[in-house]
Parts: sequence; structure tokens; C-alpha cells
Amino acid sequence: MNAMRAEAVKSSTSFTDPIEKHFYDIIHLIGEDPEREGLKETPKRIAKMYREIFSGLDEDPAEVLGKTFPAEGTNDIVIVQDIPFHSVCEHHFVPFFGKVHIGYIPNGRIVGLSKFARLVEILARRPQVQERITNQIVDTIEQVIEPVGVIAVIEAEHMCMSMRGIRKPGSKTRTIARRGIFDKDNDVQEQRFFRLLEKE
Ligand SMILES: Nc1nc2c(ncn2[C@@H]2O[C@H](COP(=O)(O)OP(=O)(O)OP(=O)(O)O)[C@@H](O)[C@H]2O)c(=O)[nH]1
Ligand SMILES: [Zn+2]
Repeated sequence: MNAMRAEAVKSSTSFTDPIEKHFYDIIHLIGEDPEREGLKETPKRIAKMYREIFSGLDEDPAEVLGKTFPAEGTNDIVIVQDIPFHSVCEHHFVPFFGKVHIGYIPNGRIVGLSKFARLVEILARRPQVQERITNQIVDTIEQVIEPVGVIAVIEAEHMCMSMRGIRKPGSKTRTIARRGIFDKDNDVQEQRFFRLLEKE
């Protein structure tokens, strides 16, 4: 790559968000013209998109689970299945995406169902690895509502394995995290969770 391209062409004062300036330079460094019509607004668009897709860094996942309701006699498993998500892999900054399944057994208090999807959104909107999101989901639920048990499964495709590197589109990664009664020693509850998922 031409070393001359490394010079910043535009003064940093022309950018409203510092992320814009960095993307302007990256476009220049890959050998493209950041001033051509199609790319002119791209640094601004990317800065706006980055603020959106990494907005979970400014949010506290525990807060969305703050409001609970009496369990209304429920002492069996509640499953929220097929919650779609998109996140960004922290190694390559390209998307990984798929579905999250969460099961928990309440301990006197239940959570509004939408709050699990909100929890997933906050954790996904950060640079992530799939294992960490899975663990953070069950840790947050465990810490805030102290259920009898909680389990989460994520199935996802990683663009860093599809569009680059090993280039294996379609391969899926499945991660599991469990706490309380679902923990490794309690196969009965875990197998039940997976049987219930398969029925759908
Ligand atoms: N465990 C885990 N690995 C991930 C995740 N997302 C991406 N990776 C992997 O992170 C690894 C980074 O490996 P490196 O050897 O440091 O980087 P690389 O040379 O770009 O690796 P390749 O992808 O094999 O080309 C790769 O094996 C990716 O597949 C994730 O969510 N969890
Ligand atoms: Zn990656």
C-alpha cells in the first residue's frame, strides 16, 4: 500500500464525530477515494452505525430486570425461545448473529417476558464473543431475580468464519450456560429444557 496514502487529507475539524475521521482515513488507506460521491457520507454513516451497534456499552443489563411480578403459582420452567440477535465479534469486528433460548425456574418472582429480549439486546450491542454473552445472560438473571435455575443457549453464525479466514458459511456455533438447578450435575432439568425446545 502506498505510504503517501497515510496522510490525512481532511482536517479533523470537518468531522462531527471522531469516529468519522478514523473511517475517513481507513477508506483512504485501503486505496479508495473518500471524497468520491458514493463514499463521501460513508464515514458519517459508519460513525452513526457504530454508536448504534455498540450502544449496549452504555447500558446496565441488570437494570432491565429490575421490575418483577409475583410468580402466580409458577414453579416450573418458563422458556423464551428464538430471540434473534446481532452482535459484533470482538476479534474481527464483523457480525455474528443467530438465536438465543432462555429457560428459568422462578423462585417466587417472574420477569416480564420482553425483558429477556431487552437483556439480549444490551449484551449483543457490544464487541463480544458468543461464550461471554451466553454467560452474561445467565449471570445477570441469576444475580437479579435469584431463580431456582437458569439456562441459556445461543446458536449463531460468525461472519468472520464465513466471509474471511476459513470461509465456511453456514457453520453454526452453539454455546450453553447454566446456573442453579440446571448446572452440569442436574441432567434431568437440562434434558427437559432441550426436549421442550425441540417440540417447537
Ligand atoms: N471462542 C470464540 N471464538 C471466536 C468468536 N468469534 C470469533 N472467534 C474466533 O477468534 C479466533 C481469532 O483467532 P486468531 O488466530 O487470533 O485470528 P485470525 O488469524 O484472524 O484467525 P482465523 O479466523 O482462523 O483466520 C478465530 O478462531 C475466530 O474464529 C467467539 O464468539 N468465540
Ligand atoms: Zn471474529
